[in-house]
Amino acid sequence: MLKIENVCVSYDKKNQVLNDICMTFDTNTPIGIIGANGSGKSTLFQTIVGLLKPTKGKIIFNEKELDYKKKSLTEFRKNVGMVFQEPEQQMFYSIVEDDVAFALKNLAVSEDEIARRMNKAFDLLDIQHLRNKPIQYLSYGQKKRVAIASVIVLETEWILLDEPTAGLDPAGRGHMIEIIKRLISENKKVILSSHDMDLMYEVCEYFYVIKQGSLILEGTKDKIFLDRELLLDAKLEQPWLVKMHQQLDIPLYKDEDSFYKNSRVGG
Ligand SMILES: Nc1ncnc2c1ncn2[C@@H]1O[C@H](COP(=O)(O)OP(=O)(O)OP(=O)(O)O)[C@@H](O)[C@H]1O
Repeated sequence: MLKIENVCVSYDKKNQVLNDICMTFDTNTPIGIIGANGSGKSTLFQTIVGLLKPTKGKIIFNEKELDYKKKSLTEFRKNVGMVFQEPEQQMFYSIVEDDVAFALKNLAVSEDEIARRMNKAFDLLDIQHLRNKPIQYLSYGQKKRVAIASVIVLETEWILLDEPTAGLDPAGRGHMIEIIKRLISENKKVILSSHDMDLMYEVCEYFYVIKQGSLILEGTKDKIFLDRELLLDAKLEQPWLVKMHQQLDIPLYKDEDSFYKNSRVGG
């Protein structure tokens, strides 16, 4: 179980960016963290993985409070991995393969095991052809996939993805959704943050809504997305499937595929 208890975070003494946040993640249900620009999502993710230390409150993993010692952080990060919003924030080497293997080498994982995990991740992300390429020549979408590969190879129980579809074209976005669904189907515990409400609606089942650093509501997909006023107050939009349901009185479909299969629009 991963738990955040009364967490407050500040980057300086004047402004508190996260205010008394409590969250408990204890199932395989994909979790969504939603909030407007600057509401604190990335700060929250960096706090959850121990990159930022809360000014108050604690992170608890499997009943144990994170103590921020190097050894505990190394152990913790074998269980909880994060993909940053900007892929370059987590790239250290110039060649794709070296970068993806970097953390595993630090953890003294055997060469055979590194090869096995990299192959699996490169297949999943469809980037086998990029493995010997210099990172600086990759497109933004390709860098995003490499960044995900470098977390997948850690085989953590939890994966946090900060804005996974930001900056991707429609094909890249579609592929990213497939990747996330595949991770979920492989029983990874996934926590996503995004402004892409259609993506969040399609992929996540339980949500936390953050407004100006405070948690204003948590609940199931229906509870959150049917509440138009709440979303407007948090400066967010309803997913298009929910808008269609509420404004045109069509059934509430859980994703685009079921909409096209079942509605008359699809024939
Ligand atoms: N390194 C930093 N130093 C000082 N302030 C920061 C730093 N990083 C973020 N902030 C501030 O903290 C607040 C929350 O930012 P954060 O990036 O966590 O929000 P976000 O919800 O992820 O935003 P976005 O959706 O735009 O990515 C913002 O006011 C931001 O300016």
